[in-house]
Amino acid sequence: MRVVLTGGGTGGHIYPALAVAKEISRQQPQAAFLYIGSKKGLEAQLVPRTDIPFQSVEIAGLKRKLTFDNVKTLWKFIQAVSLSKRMLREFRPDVVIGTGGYVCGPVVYAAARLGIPTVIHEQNVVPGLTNKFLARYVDRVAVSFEESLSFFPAGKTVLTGNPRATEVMHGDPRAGRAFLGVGEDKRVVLIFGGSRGARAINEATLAIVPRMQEFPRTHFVYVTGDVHYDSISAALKEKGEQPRNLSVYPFVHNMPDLLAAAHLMVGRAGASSLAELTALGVPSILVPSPYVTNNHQEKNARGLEKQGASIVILENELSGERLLESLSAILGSEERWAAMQKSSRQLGMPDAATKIYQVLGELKR
Ligand SMILES: CC(=O)N[C@H]1[C@@H](OP(=O)(O)OP(=O)(O)OC[C@H]2O[C@@H](n3ccc(=O)[nH]c3=O)[C@H](O)[C@@H]2O)O[C@H](CO)[C@@H](O)[C@@H]1O
Repeated sequence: MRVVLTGGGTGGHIYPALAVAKEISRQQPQAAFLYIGSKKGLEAQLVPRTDIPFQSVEIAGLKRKLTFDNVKTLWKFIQAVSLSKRMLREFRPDVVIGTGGYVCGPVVYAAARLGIPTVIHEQNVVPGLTNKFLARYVDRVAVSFEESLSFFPAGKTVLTGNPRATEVMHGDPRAGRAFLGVGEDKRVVLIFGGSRGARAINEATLAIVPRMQEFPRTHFVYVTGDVHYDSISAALKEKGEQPRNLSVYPFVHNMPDLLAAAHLMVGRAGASSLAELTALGVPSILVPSPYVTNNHQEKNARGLEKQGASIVILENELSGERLLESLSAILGSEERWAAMQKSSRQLGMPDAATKIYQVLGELKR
């Protein structure tokens, strides 16, 4: 099978595409891939770390308001469609899979015009602009939540879950612990603000650093996000000696292993992160980003909270104190943690990638 993957901007769109590629490779070791992304997106850094070739098209996001910028965006879109067509004719894929983000638009649209079978995957409950636009041209829409089915044409939409859920099931907790240098006697608390880091979570975490030694059985893994790393490192230096039970990283590339080793996660409520947590049954403290379309992260987070899998703290209520309180509530009670773990796992859809693979099998050229 020859497969073109496209999707980008943030990790929440890129990792699901890579997870589908992993599943296809597991089922068909001879499969060939090409990833088409944008040079400006995180995909330009993440995809070259895999063995999937990467090509780029230039594209910009549509503004929701009518502006002159949108005329330029439209022009870029037309150019990107024509470049995508050239790339697709050359690669001759059997299927094109889009996982959201602006760059998907021209690539999937071009594929549909060329008569190449197309599938898009939506990670969030409320679909993004690009997937809404593409829905009418594609052969299949795979969604992560039942509530999303109503946003897409009934005949071609399937509930699959998020393929990252399947990928993290292959994570190796021992490899995760070995990477951190942490033994089985310590509980790992993983703190990260989505794929780009989040200032509010970083500030609250910084505030609790001096109190971390109050949790001697716990190891804190603090992933700041690439752009925040230097300022956080400087702030930590200013605080003096760093607690022994804390490791700090700008970004981690082995999240499946770390999540498999995690006792608790503190972070944003991006859809891919939540699919990962629930597949593994990891309890969480979620601070949904208020800066996303339709406040969709709060909707994602409330779903987990309702089932008892998470504690939700809104960003405007977040402080070091509040974070510490929630951490103590979970880390201080085995029963509470076990109940959250069970609820989290009940929400998981660990066979998502396999379901998407089945969808690919139904497509005819
Ligand atoms: C600000 C913004 O627009 N956020 C959106 C974006 O988030 P974002 O990309 O932050 O969201 P997600 O939490 O969904 O995904 C992050 C992904 O990056 C991985 N990861 C993260 C940090 C790290 O150091 N290493 C690493 O591998 C996580 O394991 C996960 O697979 O896409 C999501 C899925 O469409 C949306 O739900 C989010 O609302």
